[in-house]
Amino acid sequence: MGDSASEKVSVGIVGASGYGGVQLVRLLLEHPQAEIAYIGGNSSAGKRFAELYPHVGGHLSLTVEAIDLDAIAQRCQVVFLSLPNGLACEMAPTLIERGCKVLDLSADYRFNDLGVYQAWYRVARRDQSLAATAVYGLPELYRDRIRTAQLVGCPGCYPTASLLAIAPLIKQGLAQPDSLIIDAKSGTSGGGRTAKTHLLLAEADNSLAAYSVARHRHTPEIETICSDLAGHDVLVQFTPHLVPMVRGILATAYATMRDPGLVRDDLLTIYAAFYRSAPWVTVLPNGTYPQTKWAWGTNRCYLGVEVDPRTGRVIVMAAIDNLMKGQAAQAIQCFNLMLGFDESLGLPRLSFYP
Ligand SMILES: NC(=O)C1=CN([C@@H]2O[C@H](COP(=O)(O)OP(=O)(O)OC[C@H]3O[C@@H](n4cnc5c(N)ncnc54)[C@H](OP(=O)(O)O)[C@@H]3O)[C@@H](O)[C@H]2O)C=CC1
Ligand SMILES: CC(=O)N[C@@H](CCC(=O)OP(=O)(O)O)C(=O)O
Repeated sequence: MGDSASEKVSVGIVGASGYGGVQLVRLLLEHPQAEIAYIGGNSSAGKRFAELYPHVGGHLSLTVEAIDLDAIAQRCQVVFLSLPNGLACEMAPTLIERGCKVLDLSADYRFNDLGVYQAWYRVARRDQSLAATAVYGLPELYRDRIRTAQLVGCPGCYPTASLLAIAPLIKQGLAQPDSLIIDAKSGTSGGGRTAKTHLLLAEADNSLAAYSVARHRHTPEIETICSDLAGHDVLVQFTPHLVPMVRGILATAYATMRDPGLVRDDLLTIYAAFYRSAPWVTVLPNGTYPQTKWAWGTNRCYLGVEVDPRTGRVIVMAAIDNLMKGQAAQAIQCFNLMLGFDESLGLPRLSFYP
């Protein structure tokens, strides 16, 4: 599937009316090898997509349909599930059984061990054996496994930025165990399109605050992947903040180095080598630190690396667009790998800065 340039891959998007869904629509309409065959939802079912998003009118003539897994499986080779947590696990087993490839943008398939998922998400599940087969959709760390996966659990937005910032440190044992602190900031679109009081302009604008301190559900996701990379259990201190902007995440990670003799140039060499085959990660040169605006509308992650010789700490900053590398565009990157396409096919390269 996907090797022939003549036949496009038929794709479905469940949750097309949400922020992740509309990004998927935008990206898949521009993708040379994909054809949107189905869009599904709940409260938006029965509405033409152009009614929901007039700016897309003229590009997609489909109507949002109520969920019918048989119909989806008949019409789609690949299905993107962009739904609140706890719904994909009700749909993916049937879709997989019917032969579809599935990319889930929620947290349902990010954990192979459902014990961890259930402790943090409180969703009763019956699909442990399927969850155990899911591949974590961070191509920079699991590219080869994604290529052969039938089910991909796409990462959360904060874990994407955080893991790209710290993976070289963890994988190579450069940080002292459990010295990792991640301070992250997100724009409000990270909370989705469904109305929530704290995301109102009057609440979020001109204000800055941390939330879910010491209990955000992305903590176990970051720790699980770090533990896999390190080969032993890793704990991280993760604190998210809501900032008055629409898109973007900036994650700043701090760790005490095992070898206090390492300087910034050493770290930059290590980071450049780690990401040398990663087309969507840019390690910035000496003394350049990333801005979220550079990543807007793209699948790119910008990394800035610094060392403080007084404290012996390494400080790494990662900037992404939460709706793109943090969600929909990264799912397309995984789709490309699963279908045997170039990893970057159909993905916009430059931001619409400023
Ligand atoms: N926003 C972000 O930056 C990121 C989000 N994610 C994750 O991606 C997923 C989607 O997020 P996002 O796009 O922001 O969410 P939104 O709230 O914007 O959209 C949610 C979508 O789910 C649909 N939906 C809700 N309930 C049902 C149901 N019972 N049956 C069918 N469809 C349903 C809605 O359809 P309708 O309108 O028809 O009711 C809507 O299309 C979530 O799991 C989120 O945690 C992951 C990374 C980043
Ligand atoms: C700003 C904001 O509210 N962000 C969301 C993260 C969105 C996300 O990636 O959540 P999932 O892991 O459920 O997919 C939050 O902190 O809950």
